[in-house]
Amino acid sequence: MRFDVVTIFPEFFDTLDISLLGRARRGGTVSWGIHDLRDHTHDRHRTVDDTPYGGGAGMVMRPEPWGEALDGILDDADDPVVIFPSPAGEVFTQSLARELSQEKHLVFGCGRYEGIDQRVFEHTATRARTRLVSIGDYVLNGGEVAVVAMLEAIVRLVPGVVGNPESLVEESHEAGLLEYPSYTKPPAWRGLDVPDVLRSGNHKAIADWRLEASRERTRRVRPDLLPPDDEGVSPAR
Ligand SMILES: CN1CCN(Cc2ccc(Cn3ccc4ccc(-c5n[nH]c(N)c5C#N)cc43)cc2)CC1
Repeated sequence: MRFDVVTIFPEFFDTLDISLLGRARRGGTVSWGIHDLRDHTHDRHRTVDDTPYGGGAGMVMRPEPWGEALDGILDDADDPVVIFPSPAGEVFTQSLARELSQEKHLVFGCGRYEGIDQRVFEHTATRARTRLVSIGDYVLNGGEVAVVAMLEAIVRLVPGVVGNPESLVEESHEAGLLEYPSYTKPPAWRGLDVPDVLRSGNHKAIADWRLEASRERTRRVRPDLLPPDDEGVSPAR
């Protein structure tokens, strides 16, 4: 997979080389490019924003630098998906992460200020699959944090990135349930014991316990994830 990021804060992505993403790049599974939007301005002050038509607080990102920046990245040959983080976007989910992890080329456009001129989304959509995506119902100051979060969720699902693919199967949200509680040694710690079943060696009993623990945690913490006909859904206490 290749991904490109357009941002006015390219240094924000210097940490990508740490940990999983860095290993994936060194292993050749993933490559990326970080592009400074200001490199596509042509005035002395490298201006990327201007006042909003119709008035209102704040500034809006100008379309011209975005058009030029994306001209240099979008190549029909690899059929990229362009993702703009936005509070007005579709919610980013594990399912969308899985869908995007199958793509050959992702392009992320990080807005700032009060957002990007609408025509950038409209024009980009004439040349590539384009999606506005939100990582949650709270307000950030720009798209960079959202892109880092999405990249971590997406790239870990790219085949060959995570050493043991088994570890991707029983995860929160992967099977529509929250993950079961995990334990390791010691068997007793500050008066708290590991559930006996997990030390029983009885794989079926362990699997049954884990499924029920996932369902109980989901019923308690995220009943919205359960199908409507799930019996015994108790309201979160
Ligand atoms: C007239 N007013 C009407 C209200 N809007 C609302 C508004 C619009 C942008 C911003 C700041 N910002 C700029 C680019 C950008 C990208 C993503 C996100 C983002 N926030 N939360 C998420 N889950 C995000 C994600 N993913 C925020 C961003 C703040 C507030 C402003 C204009």
